[in-house]
Amino acid sequence: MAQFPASIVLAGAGRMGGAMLEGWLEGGLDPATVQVLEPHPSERLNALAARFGFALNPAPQTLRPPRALVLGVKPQTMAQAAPTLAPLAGPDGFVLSVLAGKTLDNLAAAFPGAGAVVRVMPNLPASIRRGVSVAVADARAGAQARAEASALLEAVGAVEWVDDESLIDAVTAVSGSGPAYVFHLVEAMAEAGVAAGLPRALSERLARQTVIGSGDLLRESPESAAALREAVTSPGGTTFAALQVLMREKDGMPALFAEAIAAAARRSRELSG
Ligand SMILES: NC(=O)c1ccc[n+]([C@@H]2O[C@H](COP(=O)([O-])OP(=O)(O)OC[C@H]3O[C@@H](n4cnc5c(N)ncnc54)[C@H](O)[C@@H]3O)[C@@H](O)[C@H]2O)c1
Ligand code: PRO
Repeated sequence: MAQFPASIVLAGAGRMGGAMLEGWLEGGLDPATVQVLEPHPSERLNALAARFGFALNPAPQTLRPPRALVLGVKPQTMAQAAPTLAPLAGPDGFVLSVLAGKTLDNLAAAFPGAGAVVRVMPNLPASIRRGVSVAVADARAGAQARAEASALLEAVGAVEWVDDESLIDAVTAVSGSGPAYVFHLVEAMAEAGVAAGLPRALSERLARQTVIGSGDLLRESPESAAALREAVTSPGGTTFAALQVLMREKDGMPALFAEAIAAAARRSRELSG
């Protein structure tokens, strides 16, 4: 059984915070150990609260510093939210943040009472417990805090720890934002199929199912992505013709991705402070 923190306050249960909460509860977290602060609860969050019976927006006077204060607000909201939340960060607990761009130093300054700080970049497949999270902790985080943070993250997918915090901007650009690139690929393929003469509904189904099937194949096959690509590509065939465009040095996918990922990493750095 996962070694969840003994008590949790989740501040911000929107798309990501809500996904994580759902994963914890599905993964066996005792609902009595979690309190959720969310000024605009979604229908899904209300339904989850009704199903599991955790405290949603309890009276402020009932709140005590928990073992884990999990931050799921937007980076742009942190300055406004932190003064209210800071008293909940006590010396016996740790703050776990999923906020893009907010550094360990930013978090330690905003939550000066915290015993330790863990910065995480998860991704949206966490909502079906197939996410991937990358975590970095400050020097004060001991083995117990790291194990408890791992349990919270493993409940929603795979977990990687890094020691070098500067990697998190690139992590954010690759895996944090990455699902959006894949969804955009589906949109672009469907649109191109329509331009090539397919009825829109059929083109959308084909693009979507192609990404789903290819993702499943990636999961189940021991082959690398490059080997799987080669398996689709007959010499001088149709895929080869398409890849000659997509792999063009100047304006193909590698060049576009390099530019897009650099832009996302730059934005992550800008969000610090
Ligand atoms: N969505 C993603 O794919 C993704 C991936 C990785 C990291 N993140 C990070 O997760 C965080 C949340 O993103 P999201 O997409 O879930 O946004 P979201 O808008 O769905 O969720 C943020 C929630 O915070 C709530 N909130 C605002 N002020 C609050 C306060 N003072 N106290 C408590 N809750 C408050 C809002 O009502 C909202 O429900 C961001 O910092 C983002 O960088 C998101
Ligand atoms: N969503 C957040 C953003 O776009 C962080 C990664 C995914 O800023």
